[in-house]
Amino acid sequence: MAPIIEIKNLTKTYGSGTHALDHVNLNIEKGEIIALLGPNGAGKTTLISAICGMIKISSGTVTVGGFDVEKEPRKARAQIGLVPQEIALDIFETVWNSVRLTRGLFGRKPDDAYLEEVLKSLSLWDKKDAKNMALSGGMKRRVMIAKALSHQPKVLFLDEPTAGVDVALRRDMWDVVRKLRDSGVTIILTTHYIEEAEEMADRIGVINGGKILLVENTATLMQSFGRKTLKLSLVEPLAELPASLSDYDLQRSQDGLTLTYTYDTRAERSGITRMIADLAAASISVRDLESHQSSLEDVFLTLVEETA
Ligand SMILES: Nc1ncnc2c1ncn2[C@@H]1O[C@H](COP(=O)(O)OP(=O)(O)OP(=O)(O)O)[C@@H](O)[C@H]1O
Repeated sequence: MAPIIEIKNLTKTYGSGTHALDHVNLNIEKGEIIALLGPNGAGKTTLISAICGMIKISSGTVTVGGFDVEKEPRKARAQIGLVPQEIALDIFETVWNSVRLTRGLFGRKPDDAYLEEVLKSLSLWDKKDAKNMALSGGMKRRVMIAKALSHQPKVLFLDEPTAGVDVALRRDMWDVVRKLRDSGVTIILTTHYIEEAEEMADRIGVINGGKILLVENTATLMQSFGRKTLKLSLVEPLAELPASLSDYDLQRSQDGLTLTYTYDTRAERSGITRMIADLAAASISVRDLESHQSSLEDVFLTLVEETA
């Protein structure tokens, strides 16, 4: 199946001379949740703006649902629902009128049955006659999503969906997003929260300095980087590793006082018990142990530092 969004060699240079996007290539598949992760100023908002046809592209192409965002902007935009970072609602309007009006703005015929379905899926149905101003912050965010879905888009952009939201509400929002994905909507979210990307996304794209540094299946990413290290501080410096320990992934520090053992957290056995027994058998005494789990955060920081 053709990707729902195809981005080829996308470059955006602002009038100020800032290269906000630098030859970005990315395909987004129908029905996935992809998280774009990057530090401030990485280019995430610019990328979303380019896909939504809100800024002029410097070079390259973007298609959404097969429509080129520059050649057929209205058709391309009609495929997209955008939930911006800031809550922007008419506080005197009711929830129901808000979603109906937004649907109308996209030139779609009224379809109350569809809008009812959207409000129900967001647990907003019992609030449909409430004025926006009477809603909690979490509910207001849901109304923003309902509005973005009102014209039946195929793709939903969530720009920092849980910024400044407490942990309980964040989890709530994750459930809502998963439900939407299950209903067939493709979801692209930007986030600063690594945990959010790890928890929610089928794929993670890391962006920095206007470049996509990596796009990887979340599970694969965690697997390839989900390694643990165990640091063993030795009582006596070790001149060299005895042959009896050569089967282990052990690194000796230059001063010979530390051994670092690396193992896969997903393996059935870590091999630690046997390794420690073999150390003892080789008369190597351990003073202290310290373990460290490499996380997506490490991956992210390494990638971002390398390109800084
Ligand atoms: N309208 C603009 N005019 C000039 N430069 C801009 C404009 N918008 C963004 N930039 C610059 O482009 C670069 C990318 O910004 P962008 O807003 O896309 O990053 P971001 O990843 O969304 O950051 P944040 O996480 O802070 O929202 C930054 O250097 C920013 O200063």
